Amino acid sequence: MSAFRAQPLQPLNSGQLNSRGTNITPIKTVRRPTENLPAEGAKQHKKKKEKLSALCKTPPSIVRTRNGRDYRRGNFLGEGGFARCFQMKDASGQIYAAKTVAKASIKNEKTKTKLLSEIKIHKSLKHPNIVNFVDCFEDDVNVYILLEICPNQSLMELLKARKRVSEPEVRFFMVQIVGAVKYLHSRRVIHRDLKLGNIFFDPDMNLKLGDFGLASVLPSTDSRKYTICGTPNYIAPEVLGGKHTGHSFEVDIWAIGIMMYALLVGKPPFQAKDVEVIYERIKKTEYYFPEDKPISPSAKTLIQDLLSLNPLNRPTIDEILNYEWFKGPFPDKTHEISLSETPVSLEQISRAQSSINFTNTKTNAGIYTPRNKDPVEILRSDLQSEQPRAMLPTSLSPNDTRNKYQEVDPSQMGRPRRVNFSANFSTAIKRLNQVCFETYQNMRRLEYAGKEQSQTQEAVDCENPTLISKWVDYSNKYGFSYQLNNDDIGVLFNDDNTLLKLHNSDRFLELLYHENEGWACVENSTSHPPTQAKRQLEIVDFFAKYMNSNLSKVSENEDRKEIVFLRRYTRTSDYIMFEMTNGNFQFNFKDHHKICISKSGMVITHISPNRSTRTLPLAAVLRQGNFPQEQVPSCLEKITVIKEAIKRKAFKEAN
Ligand SMILES: Nc1ncnc2c1ncn2[C@@H]1O[C@H](COP(=O)(O)OP(=O)(O)OP(=O)(O)O)[C@@H](O)[C@H]1O
Repeated sequence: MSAFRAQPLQPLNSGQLNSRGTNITPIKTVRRPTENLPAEGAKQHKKKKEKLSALCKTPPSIVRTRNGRDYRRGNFLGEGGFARCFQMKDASGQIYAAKTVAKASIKNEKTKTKLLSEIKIHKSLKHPNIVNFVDCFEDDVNVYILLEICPNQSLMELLKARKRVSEPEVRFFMVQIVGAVKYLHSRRVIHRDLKLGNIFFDPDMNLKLGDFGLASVLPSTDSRKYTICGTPNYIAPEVLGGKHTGHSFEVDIWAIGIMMYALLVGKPPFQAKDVEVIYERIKKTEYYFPEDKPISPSAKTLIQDLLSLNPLNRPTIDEILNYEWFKGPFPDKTHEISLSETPVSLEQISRAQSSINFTNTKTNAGIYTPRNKDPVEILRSDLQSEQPRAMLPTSLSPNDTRNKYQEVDPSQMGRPRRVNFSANFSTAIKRLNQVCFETYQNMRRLEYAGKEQSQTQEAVDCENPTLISKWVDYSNKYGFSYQLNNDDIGVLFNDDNTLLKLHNSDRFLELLYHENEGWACVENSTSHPPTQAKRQLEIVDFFAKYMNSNLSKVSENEDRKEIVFLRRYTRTSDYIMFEMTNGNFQFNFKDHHKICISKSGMVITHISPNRSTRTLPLAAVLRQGNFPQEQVPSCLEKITVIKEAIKRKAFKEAN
């Protein structure tokens, strides 16, 4: 069979992402009907002809992408209301799941917008408990979303096979689910279709949340959505209020409550044959705990709170794991036997062991627990065990650096009020590259001028720039933290946002990236931080404590002359390069000498290993071949390395 030529999808424009907000889409009574257990209830909605996935034909045996990559189609994996999923193997033998959507099923604008939104949101996510998005392409008949393969099916199949699941197992599941949802909410993403059938097992039996077909990014934490959507058994009461009430992150908390109940009791709490009856029960939170399926009182308490009618009475995602129920027996992992039967002796796991397992599971799910342990201890042991400085890749891939990128307008940064920037991501990258270009051009000009003039000129000292005096690369977990020589402390978080805590002030600045609005800088007080920022502030304090007690400064303190953020960093085997929002470039070399290029390439600063700092016109240093008095080893070579590194950034593609 001839291979189809697949092409990359058209890029989304930002307006498409939230367009669903004003449309009322019908409640999805046909999605994964088996979620509405038991079977009689499901049959009512099982109208085969309505399933768009039925339009999806088996893909060709070889799918070839435009950039010449071949994927060999393998077995059929499963089917939802919208897509069919097949195994795909690449040339190296790596197997993926290809969620395949027939183009015939995306004829109308709404379906197209939904698919593009799913792709855009899913692509932006990276978390150990979220199905990894690998690639996306299309051929004449299908759109393929290439995903990490989850060969052990979903929680729905597990429940079907097991009928009920034990409390220790559900505790473990809950932590992984909470980790994934916490990550989504921190990025202002609401999943809106959390259900057992959308939570898969990877080869190691870790849970992976998938299907972002109904996910939505909220423009701000206090905005609301009005589209009625979801899967009947999991819909929160405020969603049924539709246009009038609106809904937000709490719908996911509700769905977590439904899943917890379903796993422990064996069926969802509002289960009925008729969907209308389900909705009536949901609106009145009419459910009960069957006596013949006993569950612990602390489990009931958590379920009751999660299923609070008033969304504001539900625990936040950060509060769920503080419930008493999580103090019960906690396994070290999910074992494969769980797919078919209850593992023995889970109830016998000791308190001490359970506590260790709970903490480890939280850590693996990206959940930071400062109250459980001294943060400095956690960080120290993590850094020691992972040896990140030695073990991190010698250079960051373009993607890595791109993700670390932040863009602001430096002239606006000092204003003590909310400022919005309207730059999209690629414009922002271009702007950053423009700064590199100007600096590179000036350095090159000075270099030529220096070669032509033989006499030496007097070196006049200039003002020292703002420098990074300490840093911790913890981007494998939280982000990159740094302390400036004005004592401000910042963290460039892995979710692309930055928080800068100003020293000798109770103010802090958040640099947030938003899909539609571009970059925004928000100033707040540490005494009344917005809820979303609380956690990040804790992490900044966590780093601050670590850096203060473990790292020595590379330069002496300076008063704050301006507000400066780190906007991008690059690590190689020879140096780490910092690009700051004021256009400065700092290079920390392996031999502990640091050089900063500022004023668009006109000024150079040397910080010696013993912290003595000198700032001179670059022209003077180039003409003399080095700094006077305190000589920099291989000074001109270092300047060339810097110039070349800045040049590479200047000519880098914006996307
Ligand atoms: N990463 C994966 N690994 C293995 N199988 C998968 C994966 N993702 C999806 N599947 C299989 O494909 C089926 C359909 O996927 P998915 O639920 O994402 O599609 P959908 O049509 O959007 O579903 P829904 O009807 O819930 O909207 C799943 O039920 C599952 O059997």
